[in-house]
Amino acid sequence: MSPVIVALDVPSSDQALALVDQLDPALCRVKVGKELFTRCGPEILKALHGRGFEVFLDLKYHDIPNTCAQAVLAAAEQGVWMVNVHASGGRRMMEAAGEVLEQHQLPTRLIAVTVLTSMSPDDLQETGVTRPLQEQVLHLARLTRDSGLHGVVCSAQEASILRDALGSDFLKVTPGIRPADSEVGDQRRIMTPEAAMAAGSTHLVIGRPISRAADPGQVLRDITRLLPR
Ligand SMILES: O=c1ccn([C@@H]2O[C@H](COP(=O)(O)O)[C@@H](O)[C@H]2O)c(=O)[nH]1
Repeated sequence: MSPVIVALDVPSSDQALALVDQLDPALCRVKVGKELFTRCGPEILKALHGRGFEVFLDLKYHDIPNTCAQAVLAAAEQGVWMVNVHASGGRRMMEAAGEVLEQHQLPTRLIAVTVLTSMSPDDLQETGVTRPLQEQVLHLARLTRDSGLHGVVCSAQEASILRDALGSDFLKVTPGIRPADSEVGDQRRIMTPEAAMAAGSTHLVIGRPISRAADPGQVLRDITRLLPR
């Protein structure tokens, strides 16, 4: 299966479906985030599943353990391939989320966000975290692994450190992917798709470079050609 996950950051079901109808489900999975899910709800998941796409529901839950676990359960019951929480919610929150999936024997992958790829070292310091950014990512990734989750969201710039510390099987889902010459926008820790794979990313989240392209299907095919088979 392709490592590419296309972020469907658009404001309507019609726009999301028009976009995915230009994408080949053999070449990517898709990601539904806060904007699309808040506007369209679970119906969009059904429509994407119906078109043959595996879906990463990127709602980044962060709450008390019971609330977080029940939200993860609700997501998994919709048949999504992957769902996520924030690692900064802590061990008990992550364990509760993992346990509820196990109890219900649901195969959904559960991962945790470490430090958002839009954050620079200065942004992180401003939140009161004084550790260097890469150490904070590694710290939260270890906590995530020790809480029994399948992997993390991190930037590709930390992927090799996490691969060395936690192994290749631990998922490293990396947004902030920017093909050469594409706009950086609000991202701060970026890498090209081919460099990210070489660094140890297991999955590449790519939004605007594909969704805002004149021909999203062609951009996806071009990126795929650069990746190892
Ligand atoms: O640390 C994170 C966590 C999630 N995201 C999400 O990934 C995509 C990236 O989209 P681009 O348009 O390629 O920047 C977007 O949906 C974010 O919500 C992230 O960027 N960083």
